[in-house]
Amino acid sequence: MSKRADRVEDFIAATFTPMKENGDVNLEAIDKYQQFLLDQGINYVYVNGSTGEGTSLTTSERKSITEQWITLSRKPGREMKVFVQVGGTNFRETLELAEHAAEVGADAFSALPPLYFVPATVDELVEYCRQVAEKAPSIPFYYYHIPERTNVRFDMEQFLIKSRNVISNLRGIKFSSKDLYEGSRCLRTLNSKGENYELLFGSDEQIISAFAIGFKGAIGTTYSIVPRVYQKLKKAFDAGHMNEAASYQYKSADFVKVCFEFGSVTGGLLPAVKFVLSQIGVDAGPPRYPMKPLDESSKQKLMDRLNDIKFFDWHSKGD
Ligand SMILES: CC(=O)N[C@H](C=O)[C@@H](O)[C@H](O)[C@H](O)CO
Ligand SMILES: CC(=O)C(=O)O
Repeated sequence: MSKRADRVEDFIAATFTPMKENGDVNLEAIDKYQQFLLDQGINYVYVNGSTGEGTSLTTSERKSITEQWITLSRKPGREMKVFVQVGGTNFRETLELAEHAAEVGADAFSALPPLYFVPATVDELVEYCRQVAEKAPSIPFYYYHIPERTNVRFDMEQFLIKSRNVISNLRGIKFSSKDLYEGSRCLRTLNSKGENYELLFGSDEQIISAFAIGFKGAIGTTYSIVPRVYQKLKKAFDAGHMNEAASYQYKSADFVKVCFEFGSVTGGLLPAVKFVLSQIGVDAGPPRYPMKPLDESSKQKLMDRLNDIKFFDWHSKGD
């Protein structure tokens, strides 16, 4: 697989949506957040995904958030690529969001599968993605595969093969499954031009293993919090220093594990990670219901657990 200029060989931060105590979206806080990410070497964001609580937001909120990220990321000195997640339960709104993403200048877009009336076959999923993708034919489209959350579990190699002559702007998949064998088959699948599809890995705590089989880029929650850890992991990996690379993966795994200890079934680690972001410089506020914010005693316990893993020593520099 040769290197191509239009491919992402980088960490894409899945962004949180800052909220006010009353639950409203805090658009103003995105300014500081974008700068926080830039300062840590982030060049790409993935907006309104799982981390951004995209499926808990109204269509108009999603549009405002997208516009805010794009406006900030077009300012000189603050450039970033902005990928927008447009999927949800309402197909009409998904189409509207896809069109909107292209209109306001998103660099790429992505969609979850239908979330309630789920597709029964991989062909139905391909057809759904075709209709979404063609709303913004000028920008690349990535299917968002996250079977643990959506329960839509088709084999992604089959999805790519069946999409090959059907979805012309399908760039690849945001691959948030832990099945690296399936991922490796996808990586070797070619599109109608004979090029490899692009797979963006979504299990941050396993990224070293994904790199080992040929993934180049990744999208995830924790790239929004501790990107330096992953940049150092990648550097060590590229230099062939596997033990050193693994030591960074273990930091990431410790962090993910601690956050899951304070998560709920509803939001996984997200309520905890949103709290952590507020502790390290960006006011992210509470998550939106049905996720619940941590109570005061959980916040204290989480801080203790973060101290156990020395998180505050390494989070900003990576070590
Ligand atoms: C469910 C979820 O939000 N998955 C994310 C990406 O897709 C990941 O970035 C995870 O949050 C992360 O790998 C921790 O498990
Ligand atoms: C976690 C992730 O990649 C998302 O926010 O969708």
